[in-house]
Amino acid sequence: MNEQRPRDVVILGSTGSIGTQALDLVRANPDKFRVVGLTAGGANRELFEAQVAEFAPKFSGLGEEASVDAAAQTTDVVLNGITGAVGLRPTLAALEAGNTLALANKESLIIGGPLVKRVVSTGSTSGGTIVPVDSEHSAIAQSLRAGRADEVRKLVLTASGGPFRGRSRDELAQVTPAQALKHPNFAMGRVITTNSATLVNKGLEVIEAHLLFDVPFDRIEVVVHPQQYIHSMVEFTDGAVVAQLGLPTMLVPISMGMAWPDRVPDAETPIDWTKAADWRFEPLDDSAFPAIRLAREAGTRGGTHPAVYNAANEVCVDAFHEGLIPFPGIVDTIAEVMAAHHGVRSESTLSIEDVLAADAWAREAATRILETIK
Ligand SMILES: NC(=O)C1=CN([C@@H]2O[C@H](COP(=O)(O)OP(=O)(O)OC[C@H]3O[C@@H](n4cnc5c(N)ncnc54)[C@H](OP(=O)(O)O)[C@@H]3O)[C@@H](O)[C@H]2O)C=CC1
Ligand SMILES: CC(=O)[C@@H](O)[C@H](O)COP(=O)(O)O
Ligand SMILES: [Mn+2]
Repeated sequence: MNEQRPRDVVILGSTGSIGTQALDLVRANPDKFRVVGLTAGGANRELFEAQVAEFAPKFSGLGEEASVDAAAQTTDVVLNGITGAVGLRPTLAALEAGNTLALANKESLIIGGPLVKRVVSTGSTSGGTIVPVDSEHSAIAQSLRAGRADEVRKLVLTASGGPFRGRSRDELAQVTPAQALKHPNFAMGRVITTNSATLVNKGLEVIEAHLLFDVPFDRIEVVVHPQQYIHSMVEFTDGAVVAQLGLPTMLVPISMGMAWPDRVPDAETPIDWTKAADWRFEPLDDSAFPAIRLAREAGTRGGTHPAVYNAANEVCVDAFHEGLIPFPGIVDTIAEVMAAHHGVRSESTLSIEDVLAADAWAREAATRILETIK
């Protein structure tokens, strides 16, 4: 990191879980970071106005267009902490402007995979670079520093298993939205917390890992590790496994996202190794939680299929919280929408219009299916 001046940071989604934690890190490290842009969705205007008054960014605004404009400013880092598919255009704008993109908004990479990768710098082509903020992918990026790309045998993502770990499919039919929002370790926004409960979040993260690290799907594993002290791991060809560990918080991933390749001293309290602790590992239960298998299918089919998986999920998460469908109805509906999709598959010709059209189609298809199960 340039030690002469703080890094200029644009924060998209500043009022959310990621955004507010990023601002805490800025407050704690004024010598390292300066806020030059803030955007949010408008649901929490009071907080947004207080943030603008406190940080006095050069650029601030509400909504998707303001986020696209903010991301397109030439700056040191754009942190995309928006939730959902609406983060796609800001992600593309940040990379097209040649900015470093600290990416929490996994949905944009997942739904726009080939489009996003087209505007990432390869050294010989221009564009920005992506630094993963999702905790598992930050852990993998950190672990990859231990070896060469051709020495990687597999990536292993850890999963908490969510609040319903160990329940059968029948038992899942009875769970409530309030129970789904009780993540065992992290305080996060409503969508990602629900996705952790269905394991859709882990499904999205398998696709995200494939796109970020160019590792094929059959070499990306998931293991349930309820304590989430191990944030994820890389197995190398000699059998060595390198993992990144820490308390289950986002302070290291967000601070590294903004400071990469540097670390921010004292960003997080380290694990206390003087205290006894048991860390558990379990295999996935695919019959109760089929979301990861479906995501692998969407990712393997490619093209617009990941956008369809994500859009159907976003509609179903809302429907579940409105009390319109039971919990297993979320993933059942995603499966039904995916089965009906015959979209663009060619990665090289995929356009943003294709992705947005598939997203809109999947939202309509999911809504129609939900009408039948109300
Ligand atoms: N929270 C976490 O620990 C983690 C989050 N992530 C990912 O990070 C992203 C954000 O998650 P999280 O912070 O939990 O979500 P939150 O729901 O807490 O926050 C979402 C933010 O996005 C803003 N927003 C919503 N719609 C728009 C829009 N149209 N234009 C601009 N801003 C908008 C919201 O503003 P407002 O509410 O004011 O309208 C809010 O600031 C997600 O993609 C999630 O998967 C990944 C790993 C961990
Ligand atoms: C903190 C973070 O990165 C989240 O994506 C978190 O990992 C959710 O955990 P699970 O999806 O494993 O419950
Ligand atoms: Mn994660």
